[in-house]
Amino acid sequence: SQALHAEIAGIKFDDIFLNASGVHCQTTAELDELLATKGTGAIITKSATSAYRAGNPSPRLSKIPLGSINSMGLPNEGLDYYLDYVTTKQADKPMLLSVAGVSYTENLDILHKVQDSSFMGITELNLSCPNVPGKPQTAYDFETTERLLTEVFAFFTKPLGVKMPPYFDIVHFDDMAKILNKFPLAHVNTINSIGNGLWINEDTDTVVIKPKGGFGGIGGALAKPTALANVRAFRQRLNPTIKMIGTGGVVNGRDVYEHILCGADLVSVGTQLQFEGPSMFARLEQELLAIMAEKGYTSVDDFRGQLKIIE
Ligand SMILES: O=C1NC(=O)NC(C(=O)O)N1
Repeated sequence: SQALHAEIAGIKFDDIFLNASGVHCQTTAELDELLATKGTGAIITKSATSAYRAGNPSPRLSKIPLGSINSMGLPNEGLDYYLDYVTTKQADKPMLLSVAGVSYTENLDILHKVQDSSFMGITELNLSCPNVPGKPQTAYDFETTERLLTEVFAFFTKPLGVKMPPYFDIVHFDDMAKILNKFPLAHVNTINSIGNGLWINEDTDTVVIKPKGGFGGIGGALAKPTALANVRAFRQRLNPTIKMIGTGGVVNGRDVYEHILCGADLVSVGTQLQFEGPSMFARLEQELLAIMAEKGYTSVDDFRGQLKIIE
């Protein structure tokens, strides 16, 4: 709809909603369902590694009060599976291909393959998976992130965005934004789950997921304050040519509205989609449009980034 539109890397989106990578997007059946879902302006694949990965042992995802905890461990069908999908379906709806090498060189290998493929959509480099045992979240290593993006942009000429972990320090916002502003990024997607949280089952005094002794990424309503802060902080610091995908804590239309107030161009939903299913998108759209009507806004352009502070 005209009211809920956006543009990234010259690609026009008729709706601002998409799934958060990892949720409802591991198989072609799941992706096809999202593709057909009213309210999705785009869809994104599960982060692809070069080859198929089984991921961490189950239970590896749990619903918790006000959110979720997961340590999936990048289970996915492998790059070729998703490249085939996005390449064949890219005419139906804007596609985002998420990629996540589990090593520095794997990230480069994957992006060379994407560069040489016939995929013309947006590639999103996931620099923030917290759940591969023994592997740090790349984007918490500022020097490595800058070095990697420098090497990537030496050969990658297609639209590229990055999926970032949450930061919790103003100087980190400043320093990472300075790095990201050096590159012709299509977008920054923030936040990934809040890494390495812990939840305890009160009946059994036991953790609720198996991998890593129960440590996993936190998503859902619990993550909203951190998500909004990261969208706002990067929007304030990044070149306007770098668009924002807001992710984290979206449960209802008001949460979507707040992400847009903080500067989001697109809004992606993970935890709530996981538990409500794709019909959620029509609900979010209806709730957001109702809020906009109440405030006299006819387009997201009327209020994007217009969060007010107390002077
Ligand atoms: O980037 C990721 N974020 C998460 O919260 N979980 C997945 C995963 O573990 O595969 N990856």
